[in-house]
Formats: sequence, C-alpha cells, structure tokens
Amino acid sequence: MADKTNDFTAREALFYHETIRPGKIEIIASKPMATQRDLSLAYSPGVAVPVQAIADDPANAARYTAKSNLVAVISNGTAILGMGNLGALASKPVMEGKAVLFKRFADVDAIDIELDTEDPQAFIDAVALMEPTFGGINLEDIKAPECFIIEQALRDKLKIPVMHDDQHGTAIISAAGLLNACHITGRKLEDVKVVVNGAGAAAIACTSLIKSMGVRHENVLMCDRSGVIYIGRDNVDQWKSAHAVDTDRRTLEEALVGADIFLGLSAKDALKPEWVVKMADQPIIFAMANPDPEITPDAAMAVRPDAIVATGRSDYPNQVNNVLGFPFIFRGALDVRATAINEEMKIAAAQAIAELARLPVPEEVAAAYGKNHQFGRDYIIPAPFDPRLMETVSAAVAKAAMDSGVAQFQIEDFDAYRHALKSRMNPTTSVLTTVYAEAKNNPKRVIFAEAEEEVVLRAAIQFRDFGYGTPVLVGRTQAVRDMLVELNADDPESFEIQNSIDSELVPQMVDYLYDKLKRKGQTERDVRRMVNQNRNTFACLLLALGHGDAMISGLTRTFAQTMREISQVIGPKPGAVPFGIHMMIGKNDTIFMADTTINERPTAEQLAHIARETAAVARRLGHEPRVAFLSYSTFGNPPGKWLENIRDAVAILDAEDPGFEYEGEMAPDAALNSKVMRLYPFSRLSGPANVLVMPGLQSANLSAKLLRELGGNTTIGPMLIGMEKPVQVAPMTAIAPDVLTLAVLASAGVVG
Ligand SMILES: NC(=O)C1=CN([C@@H]2O[C@H](COP(=O)(O)OP(=O)(O)OC[C@H]3O[C@@H](n4cnc5c(N)ncnc54)[C@H](OP(=O)(O)O)[C@@H]3O)[C@@H](O)[C@H]2O)C=CC1
Ligand SMILES: CC(=O)C(=O)O
Ligand SMILES: [Mg+2]
Repeated sequence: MADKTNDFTAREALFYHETIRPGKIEIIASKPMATQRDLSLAYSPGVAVPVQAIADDPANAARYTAKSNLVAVISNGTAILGMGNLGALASKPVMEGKAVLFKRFADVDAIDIELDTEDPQAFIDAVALMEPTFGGINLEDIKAPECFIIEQALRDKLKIPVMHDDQHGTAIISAAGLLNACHITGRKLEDVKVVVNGAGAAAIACTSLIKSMGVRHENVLMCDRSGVIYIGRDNVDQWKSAHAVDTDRRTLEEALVGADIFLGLSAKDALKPEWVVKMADQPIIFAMANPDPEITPDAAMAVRPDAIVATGRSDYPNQVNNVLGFPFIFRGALDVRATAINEEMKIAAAQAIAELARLPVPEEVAAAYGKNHQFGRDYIIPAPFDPRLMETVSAAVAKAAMDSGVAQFQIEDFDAYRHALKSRMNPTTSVLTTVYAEAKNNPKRVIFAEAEEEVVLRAAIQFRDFGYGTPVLVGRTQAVRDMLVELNADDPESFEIQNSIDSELVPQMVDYLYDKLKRKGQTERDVRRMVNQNRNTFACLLLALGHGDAMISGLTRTFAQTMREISQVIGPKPGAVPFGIHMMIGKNDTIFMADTTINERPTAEQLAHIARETAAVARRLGHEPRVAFLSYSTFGNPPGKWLENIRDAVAILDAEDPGFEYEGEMAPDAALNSKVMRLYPFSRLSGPANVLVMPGLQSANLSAKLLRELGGNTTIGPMLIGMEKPVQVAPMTAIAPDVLTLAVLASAGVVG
C-alpha cells in the first residue's frame, strides 16, 4: 500500500465549505410558491386547514407536514470526531455534513442543531421540547458518559426514534465489518480475543453489541487513557466498569499480546506498529478514530502484511464508518413510524450490511469508486455509495421494527417497499418497472455483440440472473468463458457463446449477406471476411436469421461506425427513418428528446415521423406525450430561414390528427416553463412538453450530451428506433446498467 496523506489541502477543505454559499445545506421548498394562490394555500388562510386537522388528530402531522421525513442531528460538540471538546459551534460543519449524508444516501431530510450546554439535563430538556418538529433524533458527537444519560432519558421520554449515532451507528457498522473479517480469517466470535482502545461512547456501544452477538466478556480487554480497565481499578465509572475483567495486564501494549482483534475508538496514533507485531496471526485491526486513525493502514501492513485493516476514512480500503448505518437505519425506522430504534433493528442492520458485502458488486458502485470490489481482505464492508444499501438495510430495519413491535405502521408488501426504496434514489427504476416486468414475463434472446468487453458481459450476466431472458454472447469462446469465471457468473459453462470461427451458421450467413450486398460492390470473399472478422456483422446475421430477438453493440466502435456495420445487414423498417431518442429522467419529469443520433437536417416529413414514433415510445413508457418541435424561435419570433420545415412538420400532423398533443415551433423555455408558456395562450400544449423534437442533429446531440454531463438527470439512451429488427447501439462510455437497460428495452419491444 502506498504511503498516504490527505489528497486535499486545508485550503481546499475551507474553500469547499466557503464557496457557492457558506456551509453545506440549504432548504428547498417542495411545493410551488409562484402565484398569489400558492401563497394563500401555503400560508394564511389555507394553512389553517391542516393546522385544524392536526389539532383534531396528531397523526395528521405525518400527512400534512414534513415531520415524518425530518431528522434532527443534534450535538453539543463535546466529542467532535476524535478532536475532543471544541464546543457546540465548532461541531456545526460535522453536523451539517451528517445532514447532507442523510439526504444524499437515504433521502431523509435532516437539519443540524448545536446546543450550547454541557449540562445533560439542559440538553435533555431542550431536545424533548423539539419532539413535535421531528420524525427522529440523531444525537452526535456528545462525549461519554453524558451521552449515555442523555440518550437513555430521551429514549424514555420521546415517542420518536432517538439514536446516538457514535454509539449505535458505529457499533452496527463495526459489528458488520467484524463478522466479515472473522469469516475471512476463519474465526468464530465466541473464540476471538479483542482489545478495545477507548472507553467512550463509541467503544462502549461497540463492545456491548459484539458481546450480545457472541463475543465472550472475559475475552475483551478495554483500555482508556489510563490503560486496561480491570476489576478493582480506581477511577472507573459505571459504564466502563461493566467491561472490567480480571486480568494482570495493565497497558495497551500488554493487552495486545496474542489478541485477534484491535478495535480503536480513541485517538490518532494510539497504536504503535511495534505492538501490532505482538498480535495473533492474521490480526484484525479496526483503527476507527477520525479524522486520523490509531494507526495508518500503511504502518500496520508494513509490520503485519497478514492483517485485515479498516479505518473510518474514505480514502483507504475498508471504511468502517457510521455513514453506512445512520441514513438507512433512520429511513427504515421513519417508514414504519417506529417509536424507537431497538436492539433487534440494530442487529438486523448489522447482518444486512455484512451480507451485502459478500454479494457481487454492481458496476455503478465500481464506477463510483473507479475500481472493482470483491469480498475479501480489502473489501470487508460495502462502500457508502453502494446503491443497494438503501434497499437492503432500510428494509431489514423496517422489518425488524415490525417484528419487535415498535412499528406504528405495517408494511404489507415488502417487495413493493424495497422497490419504492430503490426508486426513491433512482427514478429510472420506477419508470422502467413495468418494462422490466414485461421482459421477465416474456423472456427473449438478446445477442450481446461485444461479449469480450467486461461491461457488456456484466450486463449479460445480470440479464440472465434477473430473469429477463437468455443472453447470446458473441466473442472468442475461451476468452468469454474465462471472463465469465472471473466475474463469478453462476454456471459459466451454460452460457451460449457464438463464435464465427467455429459456427456452423457461417455458410448460411455468407449466402444471406452476399445476396444483400452483391449489387452494392461486395464480392463473396469480402462478405465471407466480414462475417468471419466483424462481430457486428456476425451478431446482426444471428439476429437476421432468427437466432436472437434483439441485438446490442456499441462499446468498441464509434456510433457512426457501428451504425455503418449494422446497416449492411439490418435495414430500416419499411417506411421508417431510423433515429435516436435520449430519455432524461429528472426528479419530477421525464423528457424524451429526438433525433439525437442520425439525421443531420431532418426534412419536414422526417420531423413529423420522429414526432409520431417518439410519442409512441413515451406512451409505451407510461407518459402521455406532449410534443414540442423545438427551435431558437417561438412562433415566428425571431424570424429565420430555418423555420420552414418545422412549420411544415406541424402542418403534416395537422392534416392527420395523430392522437397526441403537439406544437411548434418553440424555444425550450416556451415548451418547458409554465410561466413562459402563459405568454402563448393559443398554444395547443396543455402542460409542459415531455417530447422534444429537435430541429437538427447539431442541437439535439449537443443538448443530450450536455444534459448527460451537466444535468442532475439520469439519461437513458440513445435508443435506436426504426430498424427492421430490434438493434441498440450503446454509447462507448456506457456502463453495465446502461447496457442492461437498453437490452431490456429492446427485448420488451419498447424501442426498436
Ligand atoms: N469510524 C466511525 O464511524 C466512528 C469513529 N469514532 C471515533 O472514535 C473516537 C471516540 O469517539 P467517542 O466515543 O464519540 O468519544 P468519547 O469522548 O465519548 O470517548 C473517547 C474515548 O477515547 C479514549 N481515548 C482518547 N485518547 C486515548 C488514547 N490515546 N488511548 C486510549 N484511549 C483514549 C478516552 O479515554 P478516557 O475515558 O480515559 O478519557 C475515551 O474513553 C473518535 O476518534 C471518533 O472519531 C466515533 C464514532 C464513529
Ligand atoms: C464518524 C463519526 O461519527 C465520528 O468519528 O464521530
Ligand atoms: Mg460522530
């Protein structure tokens, strides 16, 4: 492992916090506040109605206010990370940070509150008074032992979940990591010898949880600044004394001799390399102090290359940090309106996190980290950006809350709940739900033309694993098989691989293609070479001859080159103009944009055709189409010579009543912004457009790519429309989920 220091400077950290607007959070209204009417509804007099409804029945607060999704992150700054007692105000950047993590990872709205008191009772009273505001309370960075008194009192007093994150969030994550580290090193919890350094909030909770999971009391030596906590030692409070053992070891160094596990929840550099040497074989070292660990992984590995090392930081492998827990634990608790976060919910979360790390890692996670993860010494715990955490951990917590009797709301359909959790962070999932279901109900054979590409093969494996159909893999047989094994595909031998070198279909393919191309300047020899050497040609011929239902390519050649190769075998549908659609999925809207890939200057007929076909795709994906023909000009203003074919396209649709709303020519603001739309009361669009027919390839392709790069949207596409058989060309930058989505869309007959 290379030597590692921060990959940012102190200046950069300050700049990050200072720019755009100071701090890390802002409040965004979830309802429109544009008109006098909005004002009347949101504020006086309209607001009086929900006020009365809540006064009549307090449960209505969950219905008419943000309470049930709102968590307070509350600190007094007495134990800010491992930096000590720096006061309430100084803790604000950490608390704002936790609020951002709640939102980013679990769509929980959170606000930081810093209380300027070290008096536990004053703290308890202040928080208790806030109960009506929040759906949950996340206590943070409050030092021991006050944190124990504060948390217990608030748990007893309040009917909403209260959790001290440094205790239980940390305990859950470290327990999950420990379960997996023990699994990898072949240890059983009941046998392991543990040294815990630190005897504060985090250390005491972590120790209690691992003991409740099977670690034996007498096998744990806990140390604080004065050394080992042994029975009879002076100056030990009730929380520490619960972990005192009968031992003659007195220092951390002595405690570590023969220890299997070191759990550090103390301070920077508290663990010396020369002490690590004395630990048992394959030691497990969790140096969790923040921002600087008790020992760096480099220093630990230098003396013990056989160690498994984890820290609380994101810039080393194995980040054991409560960020993996608190967002998802509160998500699950809020969703069932739990009155508490109890032991059952904590253990369910720890097990769900541990199990998740053992599953293959999806590519979007690999993409977020720029590398692949596979369960093992450098990946004992999922990474915070793993999108599966939300679905897995929150559902496990919600279920445990229900089973243990603290849920006020019962989830009846857990599949639907898991799905809702998934779509909460990724709206694509909900848009595509029906399509995925259709694909499953009617599984097809999809030809993956570039199966030697890892991205493609991952998509193909998922296509089969998720039950969408049968992938037909085109590539060199052994290379594809080897990669299937490398990617841990189930039963790699059972995948169908098509290779032109040994395919019996080649003579038939050559005949078929020669017949098509002989009057287009190709000799039989040329055609034979194409079939044998060009994967797109070979894959398209499999499709043309009925050996698959759809085909996908695009990762190894430019779009134009791939299209040229495909077009030699698969032509347009009779009467169709092939073109491309990009689908942009935003938080509230989905927009279909076309033609983003093929026709440089579409004629009026082509524009009308693109409008009809794109409207049909939008409808198949559950959107009632409202088509805008876009231009730089809105209804003739400013005038210009390029407007004619757009107007002619509108006239073509006028003459045929296509069965959907359309209007043009118009600029994007007149198509999408209701305020601007009101300037044109004669417009035939009943609301903002959701199908944008672009005037030419320049503007279309640029817009799609700009939105992909800059927008907060999820982009699907380009989707290829109008070919004789369903063929899709993914962008060269696609990752496995993009390829999978296109494959499913094609096999479900939504596009093609
Ligand atoms: N990775 C993660 O997710 C998390 C990491 N942490 C980290 O754990 C640490 C403790 O946090 P928290 O429990 O909230 O704080 P507390 O103030 O409650 O506890 C701190 C504990 O650390 C002990 N300690 C400090 N320095 C040393 C040392 N050199 N040797 C032995 N013990 C020492 C203190 O001993 P004494 O009792 O003698 O004063 C005290 O018991 C921090 O570094 C924090 O960043 C915390 C939560 C989550
Ligand atoms: C991660 C965290 O909560 C801490 O270090 O205090
Ligand atoms: Mg903390």
